Amino acid sequence: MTHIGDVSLIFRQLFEKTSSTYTYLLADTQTREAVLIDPVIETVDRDLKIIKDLNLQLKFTIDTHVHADHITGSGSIKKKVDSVKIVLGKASKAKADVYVDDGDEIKFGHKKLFVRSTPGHTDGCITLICHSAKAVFTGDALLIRGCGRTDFQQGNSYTLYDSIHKKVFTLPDDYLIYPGHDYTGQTCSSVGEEKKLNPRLSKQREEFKKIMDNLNLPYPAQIDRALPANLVCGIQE
Ligand SMILES: N[C@@H](CCC(=O)N[C@@H](CSS)C(=O)NCC(=O)O)C(=O)O
Repeated sequence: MTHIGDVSLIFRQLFEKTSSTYTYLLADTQTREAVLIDPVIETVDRDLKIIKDLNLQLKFTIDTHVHADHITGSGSIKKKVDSVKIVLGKASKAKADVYVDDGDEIKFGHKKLFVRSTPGHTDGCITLICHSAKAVFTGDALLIRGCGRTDFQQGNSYTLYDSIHKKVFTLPDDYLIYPGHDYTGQTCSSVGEEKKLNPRLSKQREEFKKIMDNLNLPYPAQIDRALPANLVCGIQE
């Protein structure tokens, strides 16, 4: 898909298969300025090639949070493209060039991403909204028919429930949800669909907490190397 609801926005949903991570490339067709949401270190060269092929200038990489399951590509990209600024949620308490908080805007060309703070999976999780495309990039806070786990980092099920209900489910039903991961081959959902069909977040708050307390998920395979690396943009000198 090259556009989503906004013909002057270039859009690519890219996949990294080891961690089942989605990276999103967004760019303004006129000015060619671009942002990359949640790049992964293993796929940096692929992403930079697409950016070059499409004649884009990468302005920002944006990490939706400090990832526990893969190493971010942000630091590696900055090493290769010096002008790039790394963006992270202010509450993340990790290295970045630009810290954003609830209500901030990230501008690239004539396009804007609106930042909403959506803690609960981690303290620093942010959700990015592109109103012109009716698209929402939820990172790990909201997944398709799921949500981010709350059993490590600063995870808190009540906080996550409130974040999603107040900051995402209040958006129009036809806004598209683009998550940070999918483990089942799904690519996209919508606010209306998740409000109705998400088996965790469609429940009441206490039931949600019980579900999250009983997920019993194994720790991510790369957690021991990913967490320390991601505190310094994925680059450990
Ligand atoms: N098996 C994967 C890790 C899967 C996992 O724990 N995913 C996280 C997001 S990355 S920290 C999550 O929140 N999952 C929620 C769920 O319901 O699956 C690996 O080893 O990397």
